[in-house]
Amino acid sequence: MSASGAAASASGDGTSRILHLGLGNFHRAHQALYTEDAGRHGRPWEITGVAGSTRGVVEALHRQGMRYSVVTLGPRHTDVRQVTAVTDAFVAADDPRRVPREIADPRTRVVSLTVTEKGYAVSPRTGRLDLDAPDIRADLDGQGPPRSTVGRLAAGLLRRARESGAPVTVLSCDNITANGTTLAGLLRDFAAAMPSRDGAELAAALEEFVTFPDTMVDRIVPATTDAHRRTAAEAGFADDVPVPAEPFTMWVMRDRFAAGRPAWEEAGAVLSDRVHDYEQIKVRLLNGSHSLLAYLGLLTGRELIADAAADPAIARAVALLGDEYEPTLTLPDGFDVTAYRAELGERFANRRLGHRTAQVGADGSLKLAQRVPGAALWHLAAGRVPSALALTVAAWLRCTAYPEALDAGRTGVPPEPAGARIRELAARRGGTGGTGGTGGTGAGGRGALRLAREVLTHEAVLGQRLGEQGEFVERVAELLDALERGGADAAVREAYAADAAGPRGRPVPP
Ligand SMILES: NC(=O)c1ccc[n+]([C@@H]2O[C@H](COP(=O)([O-])OP(=O)(O)OC[C@H]3O[C@@H](n4cnc5c(N)ncnc54)[C@H](O)[C@@H]3O)[C@@H](O)[C@H]2O)c1
Ligand SMILES: O=P(O)(O)OC[C@@H](O)[C@@H](O)[C@H](O)[C@H](O)CO
Repeated sequence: MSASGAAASASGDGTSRILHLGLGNFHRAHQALYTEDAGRHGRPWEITGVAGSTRGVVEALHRQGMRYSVVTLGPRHTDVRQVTAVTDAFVAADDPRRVPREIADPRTRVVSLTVTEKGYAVSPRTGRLDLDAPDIRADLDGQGPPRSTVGRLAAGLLRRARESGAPVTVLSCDNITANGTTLAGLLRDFAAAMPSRDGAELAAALEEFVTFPDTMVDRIVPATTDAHRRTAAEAGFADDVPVPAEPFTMWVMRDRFAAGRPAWEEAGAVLSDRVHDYEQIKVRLLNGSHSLLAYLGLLTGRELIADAAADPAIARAVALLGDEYEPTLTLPDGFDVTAYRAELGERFANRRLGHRTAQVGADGSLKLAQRVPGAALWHLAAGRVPSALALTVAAWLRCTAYPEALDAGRTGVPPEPAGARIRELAARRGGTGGTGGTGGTGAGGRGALRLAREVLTHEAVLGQRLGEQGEFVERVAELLDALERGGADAAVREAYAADAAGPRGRPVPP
């Protein structure tokens, strides 16, 4: 496999193209900028961006001559940059056969993705492709053009195998553990479930000409508001779709590109075989803490992550969570985790970013499945029940089971795919959205334990292995009860007390 900043032209008009699935905010403030900057050092690459079904960004980009702004919001300074890295864009739902066609086009050398955790259709119970997900079932049945991400990739790669067999890289840039390896596995699951000879042909194609490098992506990129549009306009460009972002940016990837790549390292990206270590540091310390900030923030009426981070009790909970994550990590040589955690504190505190707790808290079951079980199982195997990880789950469960506990008018209620089922279980078991101070509880400790067991053990919403850990489920239930009776402060106190009562010291790796 070759990795070349100035990929030689293997075909057609010599264009080197990235097809990017998931033209949301993150891609436009991250990979697009690295690609634009890399173009100054080698041959420029084009990006065709694909939005799933919403037209806003695509229509605005075409209206604006494929130009948009990135509004970088530091704690004190703002910078506005205009970007033209995305040279074409379309909406997959409007032209459903175009995605497989573009994947098959040999000018497409990299197919990258930021389609959110939902876009991967992973079964929470097994961690494999969810063959019962309606879009996956429909794609396997071959009912019309493919509509799931995995189905679109499968159709495009199969077509490519038949038309040219030209090598291509599929580059996941989502916050998913071992994202490239995971996506390759999902495609293999899809191939194995395909009827007829197509499955065997796809499986062979995956082995022969497709690579799936793992990546770690990092930049906090909130949703766009009118304030960002005003800032872009003040900088001289009336942009309907500017992207806000923090100053920090980082990208680490494995250098396994089948058909070349932009000279991303010239733009600051790190090529490393230790991606998994970087990715665990980031997905745990940053994203895991983000989830805890989001749910405790929502439960205390905080609209913004920065306001949650400023709450002393929540900050203590985040510190305990960091202490639990840290020993589970393998640090690359020279990586200063203390400095990294200190910097994270500053990033979370950046109020000018306006990152909303409801945005970070969205789709919690899918995100926590990436952020909690690995580290929790590590501690449990070492004979210790990690209280802050349990608190993260308890706070999510509280927000999901009892949304009436939230100040919805102020914070919003994060969407949750498992929400309806969890609320049904909660209603059956009793319990209310009130806290000790404001409404009491009907569920009590036993009700909390029943709910935690239903959700984590029977439904295995965070995976079967974690659900089988009785002590962890009980700790989640205790903290859920504490949240219900006394609110976030009481639950954080309880997490610390349980931590102090457990086996102390740095746990021995299992
Ligand atoms: N925003 C960040 O700070 C950030 C940082 C690092 C990584 N990421 C990764 O990028 C992802 C997207 O973040 P964003 O800020 O661009 O979000 P966004 O809401 O702006 O965009 C989401 C994109 O995903 C697509 N999508 C959503 N659900 C889908 C589904 N079920 N199938 C296929 N496509 C789907 C949408 O069409 C849209 O293009 C995150 O979920 C995360 O994995 C984001
Ligand atoms: O992007 P998500 O939805 O996976 O998670 C929400 C945030 O934790 C995340 O977007 C962070 O801001 C980002 O991962 C920072 O690099």
